[in-house]
Amino acid sequence: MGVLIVVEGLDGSGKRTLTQALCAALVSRGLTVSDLAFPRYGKSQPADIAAEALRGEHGDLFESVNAMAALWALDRYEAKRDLVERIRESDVVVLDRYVASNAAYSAARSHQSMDGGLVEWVRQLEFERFSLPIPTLQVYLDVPVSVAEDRAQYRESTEVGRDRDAYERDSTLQSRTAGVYAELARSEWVSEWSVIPNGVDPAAAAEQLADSCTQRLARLQ
Ligand SMILES: Nc1ncnc2c1ncn2[C@@H]1O[C@H](COP(=O)(O)OP(=O)(O)OP(=O)(O)O)[C@@H](O)[C@H]1O
Ligand SMILES: Cc1cn([C@H]2C[C@H](O)[C@@H](COP(=O)(O)O)O2)c(=O)[nH]c1=O
Repeated sequence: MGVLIVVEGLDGSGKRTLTQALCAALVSRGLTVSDLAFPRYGKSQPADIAAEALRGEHGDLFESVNAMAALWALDRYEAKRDLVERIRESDVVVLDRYVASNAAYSAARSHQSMDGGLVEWVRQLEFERFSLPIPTLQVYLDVPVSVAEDRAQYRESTEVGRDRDAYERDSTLQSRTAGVYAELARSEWVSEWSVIPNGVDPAAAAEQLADSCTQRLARLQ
């Protein structure tokens, strides 16, 4: 039975980079590691429909915060069996985005703080109704909105198929999302959180997190 580590943050904050560095650091410690990114584009109809809605398809689907959030949640519900199996079979499972993404973006889209109702709706839907696994640790990359936006823009110009979507182009949404993420981390929403401040080298952050995983695994035995 392994530990479940989730990497969270704004679009372009460096989640994929940290996830990859963390997996490499864990493997170099001799641990078995499995990683997965949400949304599971190309593998999940709900995820693909939500992504299409972000690009203007499917009528007024995009307008409904709850409908979009339900689609992202259904992607995870479909992945539940696979996820549970990965946790059973690996020492560490690392996720690039998970339920907190839905909580942060949905609340921010509705101009709510974490107490406004949507965060709790997401928690009940995903952790109670769907019984998705609770993360051992949620890692928040606390990167300023302008830095994350610059990175997302750079990636758009250098990677094919990485055009920014409606959320990524909306600076004020990104800013409000950062605010909700900060609240979630401060209140240790659902489980323990660790905040990585801006400027920390991803490789150094990954080494620290890998040490923490090793200690947690030792405590589980
Ligand atoms: N700590 C860092 N310092 C400088 N550049 C970085 C850092 N982390 C990531 N980057 C660069 O920023 C860009 C976005 O990084 P990455 O793809 O890891 O972000 P992401 O959070 O996974 O993005 P998205 O959610 O939009 O998929 C990439 O070009 C990456 O090389
Ligand atoms: C998983 C998930 C994502 N979102 C948001 C976050 C992004 O702005 C978009 C698409 O995700 P990507 O990582 O940029 O591909 O959707 C969300 O609101 N809820 C979620 O559960």
